[in-house]
Amino acid sequence: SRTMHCKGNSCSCSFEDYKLTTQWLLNHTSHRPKVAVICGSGLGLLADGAANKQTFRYQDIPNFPVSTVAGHEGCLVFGTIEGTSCVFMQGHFHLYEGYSLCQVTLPVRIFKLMGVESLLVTNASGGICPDFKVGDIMIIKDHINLPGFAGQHPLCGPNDERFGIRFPCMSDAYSKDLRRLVLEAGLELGCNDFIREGVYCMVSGPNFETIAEARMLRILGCDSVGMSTVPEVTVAKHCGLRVLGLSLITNKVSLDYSREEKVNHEEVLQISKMRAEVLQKLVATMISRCQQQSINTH
Ligand SMILES: O=P(O)(O)O[C@@H]1C[C@H](O)[C@@H](CO)O1
Ligand code: HPA
Repeated sequence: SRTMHCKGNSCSCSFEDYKLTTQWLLNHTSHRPKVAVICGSGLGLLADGAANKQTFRYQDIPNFPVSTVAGHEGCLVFGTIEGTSCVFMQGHFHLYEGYSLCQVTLPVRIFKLMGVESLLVTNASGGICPDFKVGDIMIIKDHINLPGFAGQHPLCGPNDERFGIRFPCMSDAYSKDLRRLVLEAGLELGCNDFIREGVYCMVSGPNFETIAEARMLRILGCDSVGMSTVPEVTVAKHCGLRVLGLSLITNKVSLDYSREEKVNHEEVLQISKMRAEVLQKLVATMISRCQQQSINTH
């Protein structure tokens, strides 16, 4: 049943909606994930290395939206990586698909209710920082919630204290410890020369930026721009999950009217494919380490 009620920009999926979906999943799988991984455009194969996989199609899960974008398989995959129980979203949801932000972020709250402690988000984005190269992996250090400034915010509407407080702090949305662990893992895996850190900005899309918009984002302090992630991270932080964000730079955003290259989604998917294997290794390493760290600190 699709029982969510969204009026204007006020999201109000009821607690019962979240509980119903959570209970359905708990009844259909014996996995009890501690880490959730959201796979961005073209990155669904991050789930491939998991053992004892169990896959559900989004369309079969009550209340779940379905994926409508190429490069997003629309499957929820449970499995284990080096003994850590995980859940992977192969494909996530976007404002530009016509979903409300409570639909976009619904899986995060379900993961929380299932017992997940850490969220690892990946996405594809365009590089704005002139030093970035196509194929770089940017650790998200911070974000700019541009739709949020205009009231398109997943926490608009009545606050449900069972998830978190009315006015959450966002100054430490991306775990410092997890960011440090990625840098260490990158060194060990020999991929630190294309790991960067930076500020991700969300726009609603679906068009790629105009040159004037890209220049504005640069002035605002954005290092990369994409069309996802910020709502999920905001909701994750609100309900107390630890968050790590990795953004694959799939193209360079034009800041110059004389530049002839034109970005397109096929190129985004092609670069994701090219880097999927190394990202998979990095994500697998991070899954076991972030769980290890969580055990050590609690
Ligand atoms: O990983 P996401 O879904 O954020 O990927 C970006 C944004 C659009 O969905 C798409 C544009 O090519 O890639
Ligand atoms: N802009 C916005 N979103 C994106 C881009 C981009 O250049 N590349 C991948 N996702």
